Amino acid sequence: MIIGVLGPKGTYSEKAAEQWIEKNGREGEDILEYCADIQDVFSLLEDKKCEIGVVPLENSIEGSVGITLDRLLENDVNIIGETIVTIEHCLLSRGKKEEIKVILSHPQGLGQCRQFLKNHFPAAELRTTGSTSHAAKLATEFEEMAAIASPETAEMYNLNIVMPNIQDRKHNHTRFVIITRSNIPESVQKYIKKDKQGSSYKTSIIVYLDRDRPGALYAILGEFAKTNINLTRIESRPSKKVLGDYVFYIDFEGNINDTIIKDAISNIESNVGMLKILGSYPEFDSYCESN
Ligand SMILES: O=C(O)C(=O)Cc1ccccc1
Repeated sequence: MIIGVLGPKGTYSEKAAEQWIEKNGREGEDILEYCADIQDVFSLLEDKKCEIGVVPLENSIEGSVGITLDRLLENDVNIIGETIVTIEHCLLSRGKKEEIKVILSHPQGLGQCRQFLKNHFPAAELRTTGSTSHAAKLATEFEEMAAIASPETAEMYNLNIVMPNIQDRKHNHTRFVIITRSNIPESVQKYIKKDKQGSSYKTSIIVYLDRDRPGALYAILGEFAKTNINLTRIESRPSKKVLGDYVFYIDFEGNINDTIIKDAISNIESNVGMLKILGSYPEFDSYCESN
């Protein structure tokens, strides 16, 4: 199976892919296809050049990854899994701390180390890259450059760990989602069917209200409350139509095949402008326990 991840070698997205495949029981040979950025993972999937993509969705320090949310709405994709990766950022360089003038990373990496950067490198130029390992690769070129990336990339790209553990909070976790095309490829089916006796499932949807009116969101949430469906996340994102107009990303416990969930969704659907079901998949915690 071909899996689209952020590249080059050494990204957290690659770690997430390995982690997910390992937990699901490897099915023969998998090939990782390294993409320049998150949009390219979605394009690769759409162009049928991979069967699965692994993209970051949210981080415990920096919050949502906007481009992933946007593409989940606009592309014809299905979420089939999630995995949570522990993030441990280091400052990597060929040079010494005093020499560093430019610091590179994925926007998430820079954001998760914002306070550190302000305290230790107030005059440094900050540059964004498509991924943390892309930053590491670029930092091999000049001693005055440094990258924020994982400790493993230091070894891969022959860089020194100038400062370890530089993120603003000790606990740093990113949730990645495993995506495929809505018309799920044959090779991906076996990963889904094998799931997961005894696992708790989670479902992700996107809702657009169409017109702002009193109690509209309350009515949607009421459908979940009424039948005791537990919401695990709700997030708004601009609809990009006009200022103050939003789409809502909602995650809740349960499987779309359960009657109770089906009924709630159909009640919501009849009261909103648009409802997109992204998919039902085993919740990360529960499938850790059951494996
Ligand atoms: O750039 C990477 O390695 C990614 O996978 C994206 C990312 C960046 C920083 C923290 C978590 C995920």
